Amino acid sequence: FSQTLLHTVFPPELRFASVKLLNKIFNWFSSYCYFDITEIDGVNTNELYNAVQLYLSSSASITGTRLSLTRALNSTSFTFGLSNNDCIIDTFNGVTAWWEHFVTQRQSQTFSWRPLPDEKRGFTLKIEKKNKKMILSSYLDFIMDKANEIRRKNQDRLLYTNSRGGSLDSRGNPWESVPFKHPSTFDTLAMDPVKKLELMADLKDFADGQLFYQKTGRAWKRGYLLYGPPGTGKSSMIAAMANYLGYDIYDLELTEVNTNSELRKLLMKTTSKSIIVIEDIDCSITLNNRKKSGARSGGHYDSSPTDLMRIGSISPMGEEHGANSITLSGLLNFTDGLWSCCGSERIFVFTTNHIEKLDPALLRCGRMDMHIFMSFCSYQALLILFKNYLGFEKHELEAELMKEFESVIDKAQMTPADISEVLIKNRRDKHKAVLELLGALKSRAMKNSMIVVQDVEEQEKRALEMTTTEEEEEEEENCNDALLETCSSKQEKMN
Ligand SMILES: Nc1ncnc2c1ncn2[C@@H]1O[C@H](COP(=O)(O)OP(=O)(O)OP(=O)(O)O)[C@@H](O)[C@H]1O
Repeated sequence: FSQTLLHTVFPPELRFASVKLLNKIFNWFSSYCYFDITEIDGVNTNELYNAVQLYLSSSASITGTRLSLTRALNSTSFTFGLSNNDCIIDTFNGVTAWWEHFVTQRQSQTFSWRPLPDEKRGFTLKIEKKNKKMILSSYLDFIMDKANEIRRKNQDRLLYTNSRGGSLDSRGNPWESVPFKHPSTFDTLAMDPVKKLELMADLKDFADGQLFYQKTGRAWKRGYLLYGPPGTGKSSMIAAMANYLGYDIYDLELTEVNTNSELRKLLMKTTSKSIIVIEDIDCSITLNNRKKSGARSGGHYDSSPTDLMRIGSISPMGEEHGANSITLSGLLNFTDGLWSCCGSERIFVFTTNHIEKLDPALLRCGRMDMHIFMSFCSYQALLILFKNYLGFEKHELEAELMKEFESVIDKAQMTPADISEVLIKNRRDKHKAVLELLGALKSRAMKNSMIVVQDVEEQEKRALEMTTTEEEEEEEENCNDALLETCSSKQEKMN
């Protein structure tokens, strides 16, 4: 009844003005001030909201009445947060902060370039007015640092992939993620130990190199090109890199990206401390339509405008249209241009089985800082595989046997993946595993040497054929010359 009466007596404008006035009076006399931290700030995700959520969900000093528990799909840890409109009290340097989590239904979809979530979520921070300066200057920074630390330490690292057809999720993110759980490390990676140490030192220098990159005026990023036959451990190496540095991985599926601007948007949505991977780069984009200028200088190619032609379709006006109009220059800008510097501490990794098929512009100095050849299994790599799969150290194996392995391994040209298969299959009987592997290596080495002999024979045959044809041609020419000479001498006599 009172509500109906209130509605009739007070028009909405008057009600609104009275509430505003009351609020002002309340704020004037209140010793508290309030800050709203919403999940979405305009159209962008508010990083502070995520940081507060993470901080509050892991702070041991916090006592709450009701908390919501969540466990992400495939995740190993629980996270808890505040339920709707619930409060939590935190203390920082002796100052009390009250946090309230609010969730409201969004009234109407205001026009924006991407749909906003149906729920509007946020935190309200209540503090005493006298502590306002201190809270704003140190507490929020403290929360941001703490959240980053927690994220790196506790949270599972994530493996992202770009959504199909460049679609965005309800939060406007073009990347989908799952917890990253690949067990590969540099200890388990079978490769030349010297090369491995070199790479590990390079990665460490990069991760600790903020000051260096600042001082030298370079963007804090690094590129690695991993190349070699299939099954030599390129993907395993990427996982080992991520596990070593504690970085997330963004696995970019180039075939799902339609335009250069989409590529840029994807890049903008990656976070720092991440590895951006394009696997099998030679298969990801078609270079057929490219016109090569062939500008090769001193062993390097330069990417001239003609050299960087559109890979997909192009209109006469140079506009991008239709699917897959991504260009090589777009890709190079992605890794190397101004856009590559939005964010920092990022590693780009390209992998390929056919380095010879790659555009020289991609291989040029400065584009990919390190080219790492993942070779067939070497003797040193074999020892690591023995240790991983059979638990054998070098000295535990018979010296004679090891000599045989050493003499045959390079000729066999078997990949670590092939060797792993033999070892896994026989891992219950280690002795059998070693002998079977030796047998496989020997037969592969013999097959390879037969192929080499066949190749040599074929080459010799071809060379022989060529010389015979040349000799025949020469003979024919000589005959013709002789005939001509006889003819001309007869002609002279007749004359
Ligand atoms: N260098 C290596 N050290 C340890 N394990 C390896 C190595 N190379 C390959 N393997 C094993 O072989 C499997 C396949 O390797 P991986 O996928 O890393 O090879 P790749 O070079 O990326 O192959 P592709 O080019 O086909 O993608 C892995 O699961 C791993 O167990």
